[in-house]
Amino acid sequence: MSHGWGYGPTNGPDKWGDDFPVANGPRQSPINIVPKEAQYDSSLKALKLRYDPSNAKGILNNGHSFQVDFDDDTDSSTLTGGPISGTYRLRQFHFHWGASDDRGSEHTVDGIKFPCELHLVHWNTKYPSFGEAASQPDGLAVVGVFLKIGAANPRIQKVLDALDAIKTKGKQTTFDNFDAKTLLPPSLDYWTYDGSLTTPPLLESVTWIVLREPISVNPAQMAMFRSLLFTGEGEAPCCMVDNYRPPQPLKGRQVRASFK
Ligand SMILES: NS(=O)(=O)c1ccc(C(=O)NCc2cccc(O)c2)cc1
Ligand SMILES: [Zn+2]
Repeated sequence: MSHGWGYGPTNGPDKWGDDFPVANGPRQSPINIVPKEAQYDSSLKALKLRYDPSNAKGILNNGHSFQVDFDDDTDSSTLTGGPISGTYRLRQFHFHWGASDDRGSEHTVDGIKFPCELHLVHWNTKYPSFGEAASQPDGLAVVGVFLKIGAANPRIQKVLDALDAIKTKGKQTTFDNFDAKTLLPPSLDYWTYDGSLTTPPLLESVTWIVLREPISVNPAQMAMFRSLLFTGEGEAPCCMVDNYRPPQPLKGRQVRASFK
């Protein structure tokens, strides 16, 4: 692919393998989760998420999604417990969504697509940096949360209100004092499996932790996601929608459940 990867007909998920052969590797993400085939594992610990709102730094349109970045120079916003050992630091969270409410999530459940999926990205502090960790099999842990259409979600509104300032690729603005924990549903029941980044470079370094319980957004809030552009200022505008990779082959992997 001479041009950069994306989600269009000429640079989308089906073409990523041209530049990133790991796209056809043994532990690619996302996957379709089949709850009846997930094995309950009583040895799985409860997730422990300790986030410091003051670590929120900024919000960026990176041309594929938008992300809220956190200061990850210290252990003040961490993920521990769950299926992982050690301490993983929160680096950023971002979303994937569809052009309409019938699609948008990356993971699916019994083949069901949700309109949107939140990813909270953490890296293992046994490695010196995110970049280093991203190339290790136990380097990253991403918590995935499904969004469904329902009541308006007041917790996400502060994030959505910032999107006007980052409409085009490369735009960023400050974003401070935000507690990412407020985005989580009441239950932290989860499925977990070994996978990868769902965008290039598709590195197979992610322990996926997908929460069973979705959070809600209303249609007006979903429309705000769809107001962003993949394209930069001055370019022919292309709406940032359908920025999701479809489910990938399980290739014999086991999906474990933290709940019965
Ligand atoms: N959708 S995802 O959560 O799997 C995801 C999370 C993070 C990233 C990411 O950070 N990409 C940039 C990157 C990747 C590896 C090494 C780097 O230095 C930067 C990509 C996808
Ligand atoms: Zn993601």
